Amino acid sequence: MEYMTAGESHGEQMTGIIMGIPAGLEIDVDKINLALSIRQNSYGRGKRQKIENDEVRIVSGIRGGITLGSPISVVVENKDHKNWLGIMETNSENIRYGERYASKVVTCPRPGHADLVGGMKYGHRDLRNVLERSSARETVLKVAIGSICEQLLRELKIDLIGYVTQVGNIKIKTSEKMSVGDIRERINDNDLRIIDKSKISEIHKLITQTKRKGDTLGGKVRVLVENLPVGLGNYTSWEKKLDVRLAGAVMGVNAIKGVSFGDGFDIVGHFGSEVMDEITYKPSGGYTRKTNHLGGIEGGMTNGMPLIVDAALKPIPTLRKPLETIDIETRKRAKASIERADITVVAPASLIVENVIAIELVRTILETFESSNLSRLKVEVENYRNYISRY
Ligand SMILES: Cc1cc2nc3c(=O)[nH]c(=O)nc-3n(C[C@H](O)[C@H](O)[C@H](O)COP(=O)(O)O)c2cc1C
Ligand SMILES: C=C(O[C@@H]1CC(C(=O)O)=C[C@@H](OP(=O)(O)O)[C@H]1O)C(=O)O
Repeated sequence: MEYMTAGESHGEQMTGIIMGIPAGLEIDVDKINLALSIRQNSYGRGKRQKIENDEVRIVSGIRGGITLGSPISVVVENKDHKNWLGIMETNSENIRYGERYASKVVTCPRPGHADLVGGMKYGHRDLRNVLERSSARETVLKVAIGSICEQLLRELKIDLIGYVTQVGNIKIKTSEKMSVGDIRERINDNDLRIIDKSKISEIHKLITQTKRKGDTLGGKVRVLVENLPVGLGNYTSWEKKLDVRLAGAVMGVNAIKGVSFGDGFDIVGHFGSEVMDEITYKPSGGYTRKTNHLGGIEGGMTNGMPLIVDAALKPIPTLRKPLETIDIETRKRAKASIERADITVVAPASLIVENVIAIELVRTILETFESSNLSRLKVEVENYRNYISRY
């Protein structure tokens, strides 16, 4: 299974193609649209989300709501496009300055965004040509495609959830004992996706204060996945290791600066005796572990314990109180360009990271088992689970 996305943030639409989804999967479009609305609505989002009302249109690969096994194309309209018509139709590199849309030409790169390096690499003198595609608007497609993958995972009895564990310097306690269902019950999808409601007003206050100061915030998210078959991934070749793929996919989400599994970087201060998960066996369920410090992965393969992935998100680079930069036209000191921006996106990021993990899990499952047809795939996975339980 592979996927590709295309689209500029203020262009007509975002387009995604996903290849390799088995035939016979019933797609619930309402579920995709629900995920898209969760990605949009959270405290700390900017004004763009008041313009957009993301809804997916599936334009190929399904018939009567059921997948055909052929490439699936998904489209999400950019409602904001109509407000940018002249700007998106005219490349300011041709019209140069003083003309109608010159005020929208970006020449003062924002520290932390792709502007300067993207401009240097591609030879753009209007950095809008970089920001249009480097924008996290692209994540709307990661969620649309991820949501299709989550529907496939549910058919295989695999469930997952992403939630927020830190906003700025405020940490939200996590509990290793909570199941995906427990977490889903606790988090509020239209707010911060945190499991401890007592922290909500403190975090809202922090976000509001930060906004007033013209500044931005980062944070941390966690994704928990349950009931993965043992042995997904591969130890025989580094690039086939599941943690390699997951880490790459998570790092591919805008503003993510780090990924870890299980106890993550905290593991280094411990003795091996404290953090290697001891093996036990029960005739009824087969092999299991007493603990899950390693987050469900050993040797690049799932070991049957819940998969736990943490990701760190940097603060949003565009500041209303802009940082110092250099104007690429004058090469003189200047203030970074101010675009309308989010204050923090930790909550949407928890959903986006959940979705890219769903995509990579599906990709690995479809490589592992014969996958042209969903019914056969389900039988194969079930037979494999039975074999594993008898090992
Ligand atoms: C959902 C989401 C929304 C974002 N919104 C903004 C934004 O409004 N302004 C901004 O400067 N960066 C925003 N970012 C972050 C930038 O897209 C990102 O920092 C930039 O593309 C540079 O890439 P990198 O941070 O991965 O190195 C957002 C990220 C995500 C995940
Ligand atoms: C459009 C989305 O996020 C955008 C991501 C983004 C960036 O630089 O990454 C910058 C902002 O773009 P705009 O200037 O159009 O408001 C965000 O709104 C979205 O998530 O749907």
